[in-house]
Amino acid sequence: MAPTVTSVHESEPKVASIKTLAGSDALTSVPSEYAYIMDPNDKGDANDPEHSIPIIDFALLTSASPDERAQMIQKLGKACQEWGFFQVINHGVPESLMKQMIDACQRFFELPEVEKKEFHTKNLLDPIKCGTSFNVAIDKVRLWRDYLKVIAHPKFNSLYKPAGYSEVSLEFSKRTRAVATEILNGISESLGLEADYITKAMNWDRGCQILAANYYPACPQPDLAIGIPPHTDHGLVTLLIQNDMCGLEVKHNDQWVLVNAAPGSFIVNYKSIWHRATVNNTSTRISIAVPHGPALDTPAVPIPDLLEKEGEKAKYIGMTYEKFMELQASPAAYMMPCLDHLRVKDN
Ligand SMILES: O=C(O)CCC(=O)C(=O)O
Ligand SMILES: [Fe+2]
Repeated sequence: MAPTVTSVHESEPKVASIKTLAGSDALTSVPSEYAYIMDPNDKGDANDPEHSIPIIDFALLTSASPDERAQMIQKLGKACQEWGFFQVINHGVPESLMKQMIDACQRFFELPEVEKKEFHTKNLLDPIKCGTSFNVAIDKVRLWRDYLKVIAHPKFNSLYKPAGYSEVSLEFSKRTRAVATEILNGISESLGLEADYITKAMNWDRGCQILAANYYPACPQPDLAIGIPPHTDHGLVTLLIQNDMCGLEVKHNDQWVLVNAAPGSFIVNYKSIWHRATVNNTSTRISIAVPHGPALDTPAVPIPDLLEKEGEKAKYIGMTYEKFMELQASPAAYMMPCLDHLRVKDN
């Protein structure tokens, strides 16, 4: 999930939401404080088959047939190593539930600004927060994006408005977490570990799950603005859904690739992979990123058994998930992969 920089460097936005700004009839160009120049040659071709993220079939990953399961685990391991991003199909979460979740978030974003104000909090781990996100800490660019973040696990938090959000988000968060659990089990096995190795080590039963919705209204000059600039997520695994608009781009082999996922699939981000959200001039894009992390007090460290097996020294220091999230949200980590801060210097 993209960081929401919350520090003394942040100044009050001039508008309550990008939705309000984008909805103004007078807006025909991107205001200078939102200007983010993207190199038009630095864009991936969504139709290039070489550049589509791998597909993981969840039904095979959880198949009763050991052969089918083994094959999909191998494919999952390869997808994690080569891409760090993949799409998951046949996961059993009803497409209607995903759509209801997106609709509920859309209805939240469309509430009158005064009704959203009570959720304009500043602290990183506040259970519910919304706002319009920008970072003036480094390059003074404001983002073409409003957000809503709700912590759904270990304690389920919810909104009392709009009507229906609470029920839908409870069901969606449970079902999504169940898929995330199986993906982590598969990743553990792909590394030659017991299926529950990662979840046990990360205290998954107390693990942190955040429902992070992003709202990107149509932008008059999409090449001159950015929804979310390049960043890496902080969780163990992030599952993302979107409405019928694309916009997520992933850096692969030094090239940006536009993710063109099958309708109803989850887009999954496992490793600390550079990605960004672009905007369009056609219609509002909504995405819901659901990062699943360890329990907040649990240090994430390089897996000792794997280091021993490979005869390697640890390349990263350990850090609790809470500290890692704080680091990721600090100006120091802006526009750089957060894991770089944890790299052991002499390795
Ligand atoms: O909207 C998207 O596709 C990307 C969202 C994202 O990267 C995030 O919330 O961390
Ligand atoms: Fe992200």
